[in-house]
Amino acid sequence: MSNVRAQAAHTLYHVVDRGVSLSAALPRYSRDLNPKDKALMQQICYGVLRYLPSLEFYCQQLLDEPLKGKRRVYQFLLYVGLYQLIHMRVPEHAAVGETVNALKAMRAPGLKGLVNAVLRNFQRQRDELEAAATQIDACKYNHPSWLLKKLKRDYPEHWHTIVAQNQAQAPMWLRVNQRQYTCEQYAHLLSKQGIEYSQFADYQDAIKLKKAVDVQKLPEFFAGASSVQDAAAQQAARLLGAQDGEYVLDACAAPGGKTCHILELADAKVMALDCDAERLDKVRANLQRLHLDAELVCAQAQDTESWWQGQQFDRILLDVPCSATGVIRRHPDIKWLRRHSDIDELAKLQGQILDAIWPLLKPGGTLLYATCSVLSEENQEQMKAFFTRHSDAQHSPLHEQDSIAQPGWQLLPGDTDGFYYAKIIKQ
Ligand SMILES: C[S@@+](CC[C@H](N)C(=O)[O-])C[C@H]1O[C@@H](n2cnc3c(N)ncnc32)[C@H](O)[C@@H]1O
Repeated sequence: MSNVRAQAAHTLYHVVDRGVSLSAALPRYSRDLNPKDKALMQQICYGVLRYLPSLEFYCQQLLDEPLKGKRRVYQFLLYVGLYQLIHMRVPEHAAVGETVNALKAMRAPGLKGLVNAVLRNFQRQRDELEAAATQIDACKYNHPSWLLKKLKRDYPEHWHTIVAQNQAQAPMWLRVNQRQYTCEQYAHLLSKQGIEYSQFADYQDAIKLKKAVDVQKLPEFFAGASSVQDAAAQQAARLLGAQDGEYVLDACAAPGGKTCHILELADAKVMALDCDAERLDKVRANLQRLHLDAELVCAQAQDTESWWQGQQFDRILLDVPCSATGVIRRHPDIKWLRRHSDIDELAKLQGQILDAIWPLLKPGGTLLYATCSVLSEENQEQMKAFFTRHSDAQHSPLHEQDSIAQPGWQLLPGDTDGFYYAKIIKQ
């Protein structure tokens, strides 16, 4: 039988040192665990990634030198032990004992003394170490320095709140398939199943659950009655506003959350394009579960000559690849997988996709630009640059009260994920 803490250390090593995403690493390393241990491993991995800089700092202070090379994975086991001591309601002796025991499963019993000593020394020196960590911004806020700098620049008044939200657990939102149920009807089904919710009138198709549940427990989930999607992401289809009979392009579509929502709201003809064939399979599966249909195309969106047949679209959704800095609380690995240099590269790619796709929109048509980023390079600045390059593009307010001068709508992580939307009309 696999050991939870050992498997968590392997997962974290692969995410942080090898650049594997948490969503890919978790299933791989938790395969042989029972459901309870799987949940515990997930909790530990999310937690360590949320608090990585401070855990690294404590180890740096407590070890003569960091564990390197083949021993690197044991450094992550130390983070697992420290995380349990600091942030989990595990009795301290159990946190230390279980972490030391994991070395047996990792075939490194020789390191028992070292792991035990580091964790015990942390317990003894905890107050001083925690006080020292708060003197370093990256450890105090548990974010990479480059990201903190950008958040402070873009949100001089709100960066604290964003950082705090990034450390929190995200709520679970459902999107009710309006072809099958109204929110009220589905909420009733949830109640009958004993699932508690709080409904939000602002978000037309969305229901927030009080506590996350396995989708298997959701009423008629496999019959297509609902989907799991954050309420901010649910704004896309509503803002795009596709009408029956229209030809719509969803240019970065996988795994298809927004494609399906567009089709739930209108009898439109949708082309769902993505450059990742495996991710397109997920679009296919989602369409099937929801009894919807779209044309699926695997291509680079900006490489229009390779896939576009010449018929212009009435509406285009561009949910571009981005830093995902608006969804850090759902994917804490983003803080460590993203690099400062990625932001300029992503902004460049987003600009290229925008420019390549723009001629494919009919005059009078609508393009909705979307990111799950909170960084201005990918959002407001991207839009500003786009409008200077395209004189036939006109910014359209998303809500009646919006000012024309400020293109776009920036949602910050809180009740919903962080998202950005800008609506552009072609003249
Ligand atoms: C933010 S995700 C899209 C999420 C999706 N719209 C949804 O709601 O489920 C961005 C997607 O863009 C795809 N992508 C990245 N670069 C691309 C490119 N050059 N052309 C087309 N798709 C691209 C990625 O594979 C990824 O699936």
